[in-house]
Amino acid sequence: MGSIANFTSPPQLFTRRLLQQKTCIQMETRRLLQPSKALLTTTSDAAQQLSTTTLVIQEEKIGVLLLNLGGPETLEDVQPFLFNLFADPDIIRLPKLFRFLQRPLAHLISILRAPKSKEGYASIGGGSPLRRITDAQAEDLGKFLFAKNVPAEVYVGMRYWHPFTEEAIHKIKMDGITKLVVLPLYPQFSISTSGSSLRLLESIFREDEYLVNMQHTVIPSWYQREGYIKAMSTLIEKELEKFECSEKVMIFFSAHGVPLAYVEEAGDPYKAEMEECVDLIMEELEKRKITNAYTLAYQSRVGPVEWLKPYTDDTIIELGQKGVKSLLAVPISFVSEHIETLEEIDVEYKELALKSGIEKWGRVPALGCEPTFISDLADAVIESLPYVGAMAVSDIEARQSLVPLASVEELLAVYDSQRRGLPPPVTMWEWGWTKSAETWNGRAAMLAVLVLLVWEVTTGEGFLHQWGILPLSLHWPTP
Ligand SMILES: C=CC1=C(C)c2cc3[nH]c(cc4nc(cc5[nH]c(cc1n2)c(C)c5CCC(=O)O)C(CCC(=O)O)=C4C)c(C)c3C=C
Ligand SMILES: [Fe+2]
Ligand SMILES: [Fe+2]
Repeated sequence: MGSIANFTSPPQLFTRRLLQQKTCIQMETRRLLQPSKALLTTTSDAAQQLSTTTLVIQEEKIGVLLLNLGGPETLEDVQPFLFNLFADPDIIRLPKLFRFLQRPLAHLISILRAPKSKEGYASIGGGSPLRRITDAQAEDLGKFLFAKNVPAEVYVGMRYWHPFTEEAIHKIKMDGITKLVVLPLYPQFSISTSGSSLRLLESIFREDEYLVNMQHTVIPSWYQREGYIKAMSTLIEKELEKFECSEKVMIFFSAHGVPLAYVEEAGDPYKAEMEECVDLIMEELEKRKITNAYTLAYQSRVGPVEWLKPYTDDTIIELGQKGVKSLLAVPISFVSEHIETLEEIDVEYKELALKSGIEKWGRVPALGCEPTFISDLADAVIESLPYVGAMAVSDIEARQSLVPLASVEELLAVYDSQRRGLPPPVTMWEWGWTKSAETWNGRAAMLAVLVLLVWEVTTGEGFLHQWGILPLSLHWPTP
């Protein structure tokens, strides 16, 4: 059952959680009793009211919140989607003093990057299939849970596009969910994906009286689950059978990359989890007498900062040079088809492979609604239910200690603490939402954007290069 253990707190935290849970139940009882008291007229009425209330307290409504990235549904959505992505401090982290620049910078970068992204989305039919696939996964998960005698409502909360996490939370409140299992749809944990979604969720929870007292638990990653490993192995086995000499095929795991600093400075477990995941799949294949050569590389890097290596494109070229003739690409970091499987792998990497001397190319589909996979997700949810507990109770504690998500905060805090600060652009201005403060903040933001632009053009380093907006050839000789 694995990953729940990632969030198992030290004993004192665990005890505190239990205490919180107890106090939470007491509070909830008080809250539910209050309106009833007003209605009490006679003793018999009172008894009846009390027993009805008791029934209400015991009634439990389970919800599952699937967290995912989200994607633009039309080409018009691309720029605002990119804005949401770049406005996320877990994607672009500015030093504290420059945080006010996050949105103007995201605006600028999204406008400059949109044409390139639009081309990609246009080539896969004019939008991302993510919403459709995630909705279908949610529906199937609900059916499996029902079949396993755990009726639950399943919600989808996207980080950067509709249905936004906030929309899902609104529904969860409207439906009166009492127990929530939070399940990011990323098998492996990364600060930039599950971490970002959980951080957002934590901030929503912290602000809301209903949610702060709602029992919940998080399944931070689940790549090590037997069901997932078996489902992936079966997909690989099926695709291998399509090759003439299947034992000669190189199994090529291609994971989405993250900047190296996430792993080396921030302690992102993504790389370690990815490597373990690949090992587990290969062990399972070995049990099925499949002992092909395999390799893992990282795709989709943006700009010249160092990302996790080896890079997918470099590795394809190397394999071609080494005489590999058949290659089976396995997208490993995401469970839906998306722009990077449909465009980057199926078109760009395939073309590169064929140019590099590889003659036979295949690609394993994403898991999508594969029944053994969804059934295993349902098992993961059921197994997590005993861990569902109240987050916190008293106002002070509630807002300071959100136990199940706290280790995400800790993880991210390391990254925050290692970021270099920059000198402030101006020494004095007023903070706040007065008219004059807004004017000065706006001017300061513009000035700082200008400073950053000048910095970029003169040094060749910075966000516009990092995100591939300024051409690399201006400052970096192309190989
Ligand atoms: C595990 C998966 C993913 C990781 C890790 C990840 C990190 C990451 N991504 C960007 C920048 C972009 N990502 C974009 C799209 C996108 N990213 C993922 C998954 C991971 N990202 C998916 C599934 C998608 C596609 C969604 C879809 O619409 O189909 C984009 C937009 C597309 C483009 O312009 O290329 C950007 C930009 C960074 C910077 C990052 C790590 C810091
Ligand atoms: Fe991404
Ligand atoms: Fe990407």
